[in-house]
Amino acid sequence: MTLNIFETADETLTGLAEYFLDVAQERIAETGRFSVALSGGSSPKKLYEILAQSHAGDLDWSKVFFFFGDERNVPHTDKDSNYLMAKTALFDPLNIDPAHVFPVPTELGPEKAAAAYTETIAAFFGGGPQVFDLVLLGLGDNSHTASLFPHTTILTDTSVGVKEVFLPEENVYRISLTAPLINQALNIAYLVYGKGKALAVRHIIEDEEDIQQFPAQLIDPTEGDLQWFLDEDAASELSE
Ligand SMILES: O=C1O[C@H](COP(=O)(O)O)[C@@H](O)[C@H](O)[C@H]1O
Repeated sequence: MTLNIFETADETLTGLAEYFLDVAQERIAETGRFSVALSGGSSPKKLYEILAQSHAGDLDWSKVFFFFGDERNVPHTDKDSNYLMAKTALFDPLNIDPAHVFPVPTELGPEKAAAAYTETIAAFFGGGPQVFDLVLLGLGDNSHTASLFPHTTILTDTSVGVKEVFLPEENVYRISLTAPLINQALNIAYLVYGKGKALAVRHIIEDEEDIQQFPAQLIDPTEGDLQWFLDEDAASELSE
């Protein structure tokens, strides 16, 4: 695990954008394509805008394939849709071929959407090991990542795939990659900034294991590389 700590949120975002482009270039050079599972929520929007605006230059975006680490159970036109956010900030400005974007089919309802997305991912990897080149993750102040929320059934799910998750407090479903699927990735990168996330960062990186309370502790790549991109505020509860 590598901690990349930057003074400001803007520097953190730029650092992760550079890392994203480096990994993408490398994988395209090695395999001819780059597969990435995007994070949702509010933090990555600026990252996608940076990628779309200033750093897009040298990358052959026609070789990039986009998936989603998690999705809210809403239509793709809903303001809470992770797909809509990425479409607006990244896909549309870069004119990404829609055939290279794999949204979670939320129109099917949570259970069927999860099953269909499991199949979509398996088909993309041709029935072989499902190893994303990069999985981007965020961290909620309640220590969730993707839609691995505290005290939910997905936390003990050992399948390599996608599952629906019910969040009783909000009375909504989400759809998420399971931890075993995320952990197969070649590279995993967290983007976390702001003081509000500092305790959660400490829980995941330094505190004793308690998966039910701190689900992001499940993220532990089997063979891949794990990078944290943090600003000083988010890192402020770490001991060193
Ligand atoms: O709900 C979500 O939360 C986390 C963190 O989001 P943020 O809004 O606090 O940045 C995110 O990683 C996840 O993809 C998203 O669906």
